[in-house]
Amino acid sequence: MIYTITLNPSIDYVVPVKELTIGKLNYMENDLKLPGGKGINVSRILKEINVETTALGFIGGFTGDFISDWLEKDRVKTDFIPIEGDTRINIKLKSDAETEINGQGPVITNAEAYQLLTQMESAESTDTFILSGSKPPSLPANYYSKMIEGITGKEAEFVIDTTGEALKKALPYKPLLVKPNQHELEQLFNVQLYTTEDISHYGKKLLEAGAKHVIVSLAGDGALLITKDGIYKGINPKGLVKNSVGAGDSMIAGFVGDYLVSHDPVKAFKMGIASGSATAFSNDLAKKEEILSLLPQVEVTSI
Ligand SMILES: Nc1ncnc2c1ncn2[C@@H]1O[C@H](COP(=O)(O)OP(=O)(O)O)[C@@H](O)[C@H]1O
Ligand SMILES: O=P(O)(O)OC[C@H]1O[C@](O)(COP(=O)(O)O)[C@@H](O)[C@@H]1O
Repeated sequence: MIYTITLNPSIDYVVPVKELTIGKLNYMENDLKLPGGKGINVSRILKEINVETTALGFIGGFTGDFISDWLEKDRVKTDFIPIEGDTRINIKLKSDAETEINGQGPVITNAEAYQLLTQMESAESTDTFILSGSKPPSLPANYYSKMIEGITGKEAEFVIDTTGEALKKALPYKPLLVKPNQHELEQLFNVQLYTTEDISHYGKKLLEAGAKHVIVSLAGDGALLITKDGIYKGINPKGLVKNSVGAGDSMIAGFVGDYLVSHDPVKAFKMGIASGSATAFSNDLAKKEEILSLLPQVEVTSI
């Protein structure tokens, strides 16, 4: 079974404003409320491409009910830990540029935190866990490490999509995939990266530190895949960008969904790019038809 874990789910409140004027009254053209949080997005895309998952994580309040109801309607399996606090609402402001205002997330009590950790005890060696997104500040700094110890202790695979120390500490446990974007890679090594060579140099460090596959996603500029066998540059298909929120999560879903069947990282990378771009070209996350129609346009070359 594939499990996604979202420690900090969100409602993504997508707000298009034609000409935004700070300090004045602005009107929305329309609005869109979507279930969000990185692991939840991964589960939604995997369901779309016919891969079953169970979404785990913390969920609470009326905002949490919105997410649970949506996932139930889409027949995405969930086994969330109910919490006392309200799941956050993240604002995605679409004007000339895309501006994101993400919440910190609710307080998670010690008892709630413990319950999620105990779920890892039933992990099996055939399972894959996809750990995605930020951690609400009330969880201890080593919370991701504790989960990873639980998962790898049962010899299950894991993917991790988070930032900073939590990502660094996960690498020796040999994640199947890590997928920083360029900004996250720069933050991780405290550097500025300008060229493909620079990016692949630092991407390779993640492989050397233990990751089995590294994708560095470059938004409109495609992505790099770094494996023990080589480095590959992926070029996006062409299309009109509507809402790139969730593009990174879609890329992870596309890669993992394909890789777990094909064991071919280059083929899986193409599926990752098609899924990421299909989401960028959609208002909500991508639909299967859009992903499959973009797939033949994805170009990958060994560099
Ligand atoms: N503007 C875009 N046009 C085409 N594809 C895109 C665009 N933005 C994202 N994608 C696709 O989705 C992938 C992940 O997007 P990216 O923005 O890099 O991740 P994240 O959301 O994690 O920051 C990219 O590598 C690319 O393949
Ligand atoms: O957990 P974080 O890092 O705060 O990010 C949460 C946000 O990321 C998203 O999962 C989108 O992520 P990506 O655009 O990186 O795929 C949103 O749904 C959510 O609002």
